[in-house]
Amino acid sequence: MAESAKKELPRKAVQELVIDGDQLPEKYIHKGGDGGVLDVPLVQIPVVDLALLSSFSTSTEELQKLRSALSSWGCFQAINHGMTHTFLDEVREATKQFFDLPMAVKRKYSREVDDIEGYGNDMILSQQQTLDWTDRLYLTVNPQDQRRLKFWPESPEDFRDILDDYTIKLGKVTEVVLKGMARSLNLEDDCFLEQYGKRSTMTARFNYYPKCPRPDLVLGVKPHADGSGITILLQDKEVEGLQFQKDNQWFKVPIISEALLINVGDQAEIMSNGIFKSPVHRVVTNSETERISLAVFCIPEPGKEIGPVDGLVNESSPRLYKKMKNFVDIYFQYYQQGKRPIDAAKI
Ligand SMILES: O=C(O)CCC(=O)C(=O)O
Ligand SMILES: [Fe+2]
Repeated sequence: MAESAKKELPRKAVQELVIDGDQLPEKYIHKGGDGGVLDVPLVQIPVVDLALLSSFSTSTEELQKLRSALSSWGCFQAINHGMTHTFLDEVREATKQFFDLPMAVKRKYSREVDDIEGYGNDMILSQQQTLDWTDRLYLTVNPQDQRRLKFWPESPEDFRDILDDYTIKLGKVTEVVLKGMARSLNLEDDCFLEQYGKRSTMTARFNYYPKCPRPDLVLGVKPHADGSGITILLQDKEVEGLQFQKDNQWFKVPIISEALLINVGDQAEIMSNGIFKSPVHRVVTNSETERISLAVFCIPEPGKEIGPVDGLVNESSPRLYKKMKNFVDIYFQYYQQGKRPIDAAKI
């Protein structure tokens, strides 16, 4: 098959709509008033010091904070994660420089039909779908032999090295967090890591949200919970946009530029038998300025069974979730039908 035939029918990147000054296309508009509301209360997401979670210097107070954050909000701001502020800025800068490249250059990394990997925007799954106001670059990082380098930008020049370096460091962060999560529940340190398996997946999603003429009608990302075990998000340094839902109300997340925002995904909710919550979140757009973010999804090995850890299931806390395999596949089927994927795992 000719290379061009494999590509999806040409559709403008959101960035192009803005550059060309197009009218806001209908398919981005949320009818029924469920577009973005920018003016929602700010919530102080708990801040957890990762240096105090590592095995040598575990602080009971910090473990308690972690447990409470993950069972109420389902997320926390991680500080002391071992990366300098300068390095995080380099990651942000590489992201920004990629999206600043001419469209023709970015298109070399375009995703193909029915494939999520590469540069592009929402996959069209149904005609009724309302599209997200965002362009993305989606890359598998681990296991290393699954990397598809044809999608990895060669410009900016240091992009690949920075991503490699960043995700090696996030591997360590993941280990500290998963062990801390286990310890905070009085479980064996490795119980979540064992479920992750030796060939766990790490995928990186670089998000670019152009300025939007009608933030009240459009969303950067529709409400969703992540299908990961945990997600590690590097937020834009200056521009807010992320909101979490709690008790049917939306709250905006403040920016702490040196922190990583870590949230529970559906698979950690399942493994913790519902103690940790996989929060519903969304992104609103902004008429004044663009926004970038980088979400890294840390996902248990596909094909390996995950389920509530034995130590959490007993007579007074019955098992709430089934054992599951290949949750990410189920995730997309459910998401496509507008349902919450975690419902597939509920008993
Ligand atoms: O851009 C953000 O702040 C969050 C993005 C997000 O939720 C995702 O990529 O799953
Ligand atoms: Fe998300």
